[in-house]
Amino acid sequence: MNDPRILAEAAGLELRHGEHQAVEASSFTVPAGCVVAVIGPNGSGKSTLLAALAGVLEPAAGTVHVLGEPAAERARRTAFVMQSLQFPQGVPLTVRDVVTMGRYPSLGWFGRLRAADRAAVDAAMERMRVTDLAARHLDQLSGGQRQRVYVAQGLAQEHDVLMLDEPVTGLDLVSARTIDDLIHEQPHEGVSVVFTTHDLDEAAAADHVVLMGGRVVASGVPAHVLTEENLERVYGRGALHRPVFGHLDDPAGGPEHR
Ligand SMILES: Nc1ncnc2c1ncn2[C@@H]1O[C@H](COP(=O)(O)OP(=O)(O)OP(=O)(O)O)[C@@H](O)[C@H]1O
Repeated sequence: MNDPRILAEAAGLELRHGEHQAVEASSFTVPAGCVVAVIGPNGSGKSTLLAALAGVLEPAAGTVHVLGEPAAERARRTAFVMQSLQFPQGVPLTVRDVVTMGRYPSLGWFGRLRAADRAAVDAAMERMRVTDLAARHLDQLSGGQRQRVYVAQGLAQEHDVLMLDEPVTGLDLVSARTIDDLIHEQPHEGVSVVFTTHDLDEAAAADHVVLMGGRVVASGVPAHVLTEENLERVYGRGALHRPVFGHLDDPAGGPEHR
């Protein structure tokens, strides 16, 4: 099961939070080396699925492999950027402290930062445009700035997979653009990207889409997944003003495919 073209492969995957079944038995594959969007209504299991792919939530049943290994066993090389709301507020950490935490999984003996670690932290802060904020405390930042810091933390980690949970939700144009550019640049640097979103256009611009509705309802290229029929199945009839792709053979009218 080690096909370099496959990023993730799940078989009969079931996910629970305690007694609550969040994702029913799902089997799917997603390709490596590209951008994968996970979309679906509130509570449809997007964050739960991402946590399983990132190796931080054990399957209740079935299996999930990432780049040929059980997801949990290769979590050290998967950068996972959670929703900012899930981070504790009021912790007296600077921006640099938070981004530096991204290096912790790869620190050597005694956990001392080496020049390469500092360089990775500097590069990640620069790329997410938070260098000017390095000495600020986390709770002195706007929501968009904080989100860029969390993404920088993921970026600082040695990684070949980047997973982001709703990375651009609620952000202004500049912050959203910075993160969106990163998402689409990472595959050119050998990094596979998986992110969750509520935005149909964002999903349509990905290379592969996983549609959630309490389980994986569809998985494939955007034109095959974001159809009126599929979207009605998970969002309900008439809930959306328009499908992104009208018919399988007629993707015209959707946004440009990158
Ligand atoms: N820690 C938890 N304990 C119990 N149930 C949970 C927990 N986290 C999520 N759930 C439940 O699991 C289901 C899937 O939640 P999940 O957060 O994965 O959905 P989502 O699609 O990411 O939603 P949203 O778009 O609102 O972020 C929901 O029914 C939710 O209530």
